[in-house]
Amino acid sequence: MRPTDHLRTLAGDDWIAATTHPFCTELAEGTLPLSKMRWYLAQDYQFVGNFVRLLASAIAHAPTLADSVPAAQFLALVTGPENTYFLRSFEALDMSAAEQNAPPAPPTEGFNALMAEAAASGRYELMLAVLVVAEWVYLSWATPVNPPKDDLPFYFAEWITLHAGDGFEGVVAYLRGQLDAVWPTLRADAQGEVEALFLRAVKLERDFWDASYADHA
Ligand SMILES: Cc1ncc(CN)c(N)n1
Repeated sequence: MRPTDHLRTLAGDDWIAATTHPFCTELAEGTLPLSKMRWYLAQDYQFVGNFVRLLASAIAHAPTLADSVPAAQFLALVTGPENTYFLRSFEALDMSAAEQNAPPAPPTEGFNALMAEAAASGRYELMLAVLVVAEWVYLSWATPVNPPKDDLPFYFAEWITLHAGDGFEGVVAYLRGQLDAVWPTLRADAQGEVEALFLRAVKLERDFWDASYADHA
């Protein structure tokens, strides 16, 4: 079994909950209440800020230039089209500065701490553990609802298209390939640390959807 399949299997119910959440189903149907979407976007923009730092750290720790190029290209996507998606959505959803800059909720803080810890570890495999979860979970929920329904507003439709399709599948294949390749070189205790970070990240993805789906009216 591929090491990343082993890790996903370990995550069990948390993986299933994080990839089949009603938040995502309603987003794809266009029935998600806008109060929930506004709350999610404000929290997720904070997540993305720290994600960029983690991805940049992984680029800095990739073993070769060839190993780093797909991550560097993905970084340009996150800081380009994904960043402007957030800014356009804030505007289209009439979000005030206070709404956009809401204090971080517990899962956002949990993710920020986890990403900072992985980046500060200086260990490529720990950075990859968190990156693989973040992108593979999103590919998994977005793929079954891609292409988006015709009548969806862009702040729903583009959140799907940013996380599905050939290009994004390539990002996840690359990240998984990097983690699969480094895994057999690790001692058992280091593999255990990767497992622990992977499981923490999947639980946080689940908690992030749960917190976003709670009532924010
Ligand atoms: C919490 C979270 N996890 C993952 C992603 C996908 N980049 C995201 N935007 N937000």
